This record gives sequence, structure tokens and C-alpha cells, in this order.
Amino acid sequence: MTAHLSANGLECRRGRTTILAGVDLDVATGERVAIVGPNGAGKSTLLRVLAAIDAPHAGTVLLDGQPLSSMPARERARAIAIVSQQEVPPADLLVHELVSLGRVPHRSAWSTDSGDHASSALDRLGLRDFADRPVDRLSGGELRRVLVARALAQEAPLLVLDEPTNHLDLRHQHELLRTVRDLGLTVVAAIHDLGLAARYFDRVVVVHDGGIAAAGAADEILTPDLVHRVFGVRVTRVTHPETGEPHLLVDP
Ligand SMILES: Nc1ncnc2c1ncn2[C@@H]1O[C@H](COP(=O)(O)OP(=O)(O)OP(=O)(O)O)[C@@H](O)[C@H]1O
Repeated sequence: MTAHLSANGLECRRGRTTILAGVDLDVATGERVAIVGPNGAGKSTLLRVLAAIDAPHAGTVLLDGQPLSSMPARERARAIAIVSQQEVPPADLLVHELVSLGRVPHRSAWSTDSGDHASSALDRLGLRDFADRPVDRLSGGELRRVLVARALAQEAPLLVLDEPTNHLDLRHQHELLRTVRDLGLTVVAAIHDLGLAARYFDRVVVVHDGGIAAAGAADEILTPDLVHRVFGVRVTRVTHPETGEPHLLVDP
């Protein structure tokens, strides 16, 4: 399954305010792109447009050459899975029921779902023991993983993740991003942690000042100058003694 995402000339507004303008973004099939930027820069706004939750005020988003705006809702739901930041699922749902909802776009009136996809998504996220728990009795990090499991159960070739590691402890942050990396899907994710963005994504896109300030391989674009300009923080680049990977240390 392919999922080549191509956005051209996007303008995104919230209320009367233009948040982003002139945004072009091309994500190849199987490529993972991290969207980084300061609070309020427009990362979620951009992701909502890329996932067809909101329409852009100008510009187009194409998935495999087809405009999202003209794609039937069911087809879109098979093609794009999103984990958004604010979702609060109905309290009386059990974890396995919520994850099974990822299968809805694949069901026809006469089909029954074996539950295999939901079950394996739960396993992938290490949630087997939570399957029968009501979703309102999960910690913030557990709920985040459940929502990612639902997105995996959806089996969409394009995964859009808004701060998937929010609330997750250190181990689960790495486990989740490793799991996502190993799926081989096209992924666009907003991430605050620049180290995670650098490690698990092919490319980093920096959103700032109403547009894209930089885009490219993390070790090429996440320079101390750019980090200072965009985040207002002075950093030094150091090299990991074993892997040779560059890391950013915040200056005193
Ligand atoms: N529903 C809304 N109505 C009006 N303005 C909004 C709305 N939602 C967000 N905004 C504004 O749009 C701008 C971009 O918000 P957005 O949530 O896209 O930023 P973000 O980069 O994802 O931020 P964060 O890192 O804090 O999650 C912010 O200035 C925010 O205050």
C-alpha cells in the first residue's frame, strides 16, 4: 500500500488568524517526518489539515495524487489514521472495544471482524493486560498508547500522530517510536523532543513564524543557530560516544 502525501500552498487559519501560509510539504511513501516547533507554532493545525480533519483555507493536500477534499470519508478513513492531542474517548468503553473501533472503516454491513487486528495492535503496544479495562481508568500515558493501538488496528498506510509520546515515560517513548518506525508506514508526527525526532524520523520539518523555517535530515538542520532562532534556547551539539549520533545539550 502506498501513501505519498503532497501538500501545496497550504494556508491554515484558526478563527480569523492565519496560522500558516505558503506551506509545501512532500512525504514519500514509507517516509517518517517529524514536525517540530514552539508551542502555538501551528503543528496541530497542520496535522489536522494533512489528516483531512480540517480543510485548508487555501492550497491542496493530495494522497497518492488524489485530493483529500474529494476522497469519500470511508476511503479517507482507510487511508489515514490520526492520533490527536485532545481526544477523550467515551468513559464506558473498554480498551479492546476502543481499539476495535479502528476496524470500522474496513467493515461492511454483513462482515464480522475476527478481532485479530485489534488484538495484535494491543500486543504491539504492550497493552494485553489492559484489554478489559474501562478507558476512563487509564493513566494519561496508557491512554495515549491505546489511541496509537487503535490507529495501528486501522491499518491505514498514512499515520498522523500529534505528540504521540506526550505523557509517556522514557522507556515507552522509545518503545512506541520504535514500533511506529518498524511498521514501515508513511508517518507525519508532531514531536517536542528534538532528540526523539532526530533518532526515529527520516526528516524533520521546523514550523515557525507562520511557515516552514527549515526541513531536512535532523543532523543537517537542527543546528545551534536554528534552535536558538526558533526556540530561543542556546544549545551545543555533542556526539554520542558510542553511536556518533549528534545530540543537543542545553547550555547553562
Ligand atoms: N480552535 C481555535 N481557535 C482559535 N485559535 C486556535 C484554536 N486552536 C488553536 N488556536 C491557535 O492557533 C495557533 C496554533 O495552534 P496549534 O495547536 O496548531 O499549535 P501547536 O504548534 O500544535 O502548539 P503546541 O506545541 O502548544 O501543541 C495557536 O496560536 C493557538 O492559540
